[in-house]
Amino acid sequence: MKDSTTQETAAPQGGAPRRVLIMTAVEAERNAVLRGLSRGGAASAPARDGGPAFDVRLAGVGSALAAAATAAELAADGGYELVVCAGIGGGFPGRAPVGSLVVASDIVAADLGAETADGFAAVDELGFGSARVPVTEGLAARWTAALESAGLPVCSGPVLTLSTVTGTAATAELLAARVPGAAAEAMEGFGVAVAARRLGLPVLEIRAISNAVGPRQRELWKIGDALQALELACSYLPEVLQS
Ligand SMILES: O=C(O)c1cccc(C(=O)CC[C@H]2O[C@@H](n3cnc4c(=O)[nH]cnc43)[C@H](O)[C@@H]2O)c1
Repeated sequence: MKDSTTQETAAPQGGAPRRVLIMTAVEAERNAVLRGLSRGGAASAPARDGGPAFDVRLAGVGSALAAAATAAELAADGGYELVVCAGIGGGFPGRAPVGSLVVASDIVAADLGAETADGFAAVDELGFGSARVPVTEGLAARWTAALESAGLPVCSGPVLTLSTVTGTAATAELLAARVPGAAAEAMEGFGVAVAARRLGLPVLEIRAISNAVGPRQRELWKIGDALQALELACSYLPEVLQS
């Protein structure tokens, strides 16, 4: 699947982004991100000491709300140079255990397409655009490396955006086969990414894993642990974006 959205515009002179918009689905995630950025010495606008300034805004749950909210934020303030989708998510068994982190290598709308007699056909195959948005590889690699160096459990791989939280082992297997290397699933990344790319802005997604993708066991979701992991991951972002 090839990305068919607008060509990415790098930060000025290819340098560090000076203004960063971070979108989360819910307030608890927003608070975790804010705590992390504060631990990492980040500033909210205006930027200090040449480091980036961050705004953390609510997207709501789901891709449509996330796209609308991100587009509205970007329309209200033309100064952003990087957009990040951050939150908790489900981890694919064997790829991302509960409590670990996934930095997206690609953001994939995994249910955007058609069911056919031969199986699922993505919009790419149908000729209606793309269900995949690539992230800014260099930044994603730097964030992953910083988290690895800090001894945090982290992997890089496709993060799937879905409208329905997976609730069976059969669906988990189907999705893992549909998107090779799938590491995590959540509900907002593609919406945030499409809004950002429409304006030529680079995009990243990070998910802290609260639950396994598979049979629904909501009582086992480790949301507190995932929010702590998200906070820690975001504490490295100011440094990563300056390096
Ligand atoms: O109840 C809470 O305290 C609480 C705190 C933070 C977040 C939540 C959510 O339920 C957020 C929903 C959000 O989580 C993502 N998510 C998490 N696991 C999965 C999954 O297995 N499949 C899809 N999405 C998942 C998703 O992005 C939702 O927006 C509750």
